[in-house]
Amino acid sequence: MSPVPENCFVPTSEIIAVEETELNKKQRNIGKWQKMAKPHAFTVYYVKKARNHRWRCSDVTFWCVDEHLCNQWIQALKELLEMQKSRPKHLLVYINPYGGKRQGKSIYEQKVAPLFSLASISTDVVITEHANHAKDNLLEVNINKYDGVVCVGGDGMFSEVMHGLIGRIQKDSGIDQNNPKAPLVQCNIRIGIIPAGSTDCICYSTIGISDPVTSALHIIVGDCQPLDVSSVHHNNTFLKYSVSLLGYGFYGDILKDSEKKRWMGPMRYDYSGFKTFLSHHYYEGTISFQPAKHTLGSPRDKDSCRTGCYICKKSEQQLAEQHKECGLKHEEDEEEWKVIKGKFLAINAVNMSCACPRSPKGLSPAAHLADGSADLILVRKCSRFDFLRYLVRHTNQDDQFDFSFVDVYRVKSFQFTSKLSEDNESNITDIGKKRFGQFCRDHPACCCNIANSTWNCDGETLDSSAIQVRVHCQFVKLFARGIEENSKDEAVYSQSSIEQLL
Ligand SMILES: CCCCCCCCCCCCC/C=C/[C@@H](O)[C@H](CO)NC(=O)CCCCCCCCCCCCCCC
Ligand SMILES: Nc1ncnc2c1ncn2[C@@H]1O[C@H](COP(=O)(O)OP(=O)(O)OP(=O)(O)O)[C@@H](O)[C@H]1O
Ligand SMILES: [Ca+2]
Repeated sequence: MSPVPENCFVPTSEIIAVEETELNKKQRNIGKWQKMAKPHAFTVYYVKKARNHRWRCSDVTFWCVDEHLCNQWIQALKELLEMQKSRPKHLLVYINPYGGKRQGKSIYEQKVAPLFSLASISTDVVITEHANHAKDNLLEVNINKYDGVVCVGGDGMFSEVMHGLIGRIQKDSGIDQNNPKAPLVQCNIRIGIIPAGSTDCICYSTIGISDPVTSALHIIVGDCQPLDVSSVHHNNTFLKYSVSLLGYGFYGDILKDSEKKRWMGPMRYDYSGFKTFLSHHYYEGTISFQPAKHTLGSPRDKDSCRTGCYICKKSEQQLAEQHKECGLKHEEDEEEWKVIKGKFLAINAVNMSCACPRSPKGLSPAAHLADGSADLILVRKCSRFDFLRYLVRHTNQDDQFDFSFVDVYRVKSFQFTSKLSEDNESNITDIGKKRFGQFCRDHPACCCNIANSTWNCDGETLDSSAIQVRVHCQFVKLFARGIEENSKDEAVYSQSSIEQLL
């Protein structure tokens, strides 16, 4: 029997399974049970909270002499489990065998599948054979027979599954995703993430750790965490959805360089990060945005988004009211736009903190998972040393927004146009530009903007630098509880409390 502290409780919502237990001879011959003629037993498997938001499956076995009483307990506990209606029973699982350190398949088979089977969850598993396999499959599969979709991989794999699901729902509802103002239909099928990628920022930012067993347990207990999603368009063409980072300049350049070095695995980001840091390119452009006036928080708040966050709850109420009023004209279009022109080392728009193992507090520590806004971070041209000071603050407790060259705004939509595209539209000859580009490639130390950067959209590059972005409040749902406040101290479990009742 596993050692458990005295006088503690297990919430039924965190019981994973209850099973009748066959006691072997050795077990029967220990302690007070050796005097019993024929002890009966059952085992309760439950979520045990460890440090740093880590969850583990623990178990405790209860013995008694009375077979009828033992069966009554098993029956009662199973009935309690049956009452947990939000738990998934049948899941569709996509595994990217090439994400991160290429361990997706073994992580799933060794750590996740046994837990799903213990929790009586049945699965259909697809091991992807190429990029977009999961996305294409979701456009045709009968999704109604599943209680959720699980992706085993990184942020790119999550993005694929999310695009498949959102695209499928819009297609079924006859919504044209190319129309930037289309009233998109929310995705209510929950997505679970088993982290097996290189950054795993979505998993880390939604449960507080990148750990496959913890994620599997969040899926099993059937929690639901809504997430904001940004739609990205170029004129009237839909490009992508984003849930974590939309980054131009620094993070776009890192991604573009790192794509050629996929063979390096997760290390490619550190290598390309170092190279990009040294290149120190800045980009000129114009950014216009609509401030998110509806939300209660601000990006400079000291508190971060946690389980049951009241700021996200408030946005949920507002969303419900908007749905009720649907049909009435919204004043969104008439609301003020702020315009900022400048030379930027990085433009980052984040829908969530973007915390990950490299930066445990993330790019915007006070960003909310489901408040209907994104934090727009503008890092203007500054010295290499200052930019390094800014980056280092992502890894410690100091405020990364407390710099004269960094501005942060909470927004509900924004647009960006690079100076190069503006100039192109004003008919500057291409030949002259190419010459300029050549000159600067020959003199990389000058740091000037030889070309456009690329947008990094949740780890994938976008084809266009001019984009229009709109945040959709609580547009997808995850199997997650959010990040729990001080989880270790809150949860205390006991064998003795149940044992005394037996
Ligand atoms: C001195 C150390 C400073 C370290 C600063 C670390 C800040 C890290 C912030 C990470 C933010 C991740 C945002 C998430 C993005 C995901 O949607 C996306 C898909 O998975 N991942 C990436 O694009 C992958 C992005 C990967 C970014 C890696 C950045 C590494 C920077 C290294 C700079 C080195 C400077 C050294 C100078 C001596
Ligand atoms: N079988 C496959 N072969 C090649 N590429 C695949 C396959 N399955 C999925 N992909 C693609 O691989 C890309 C990256 O995968 P994934 O996100 O799992 O790992 P990663 O890039 O290492 O991690 P992260 O996104 O966290 O940085 C995804 O965009 C996905 O479309
Ligand atoms: Ca948000």
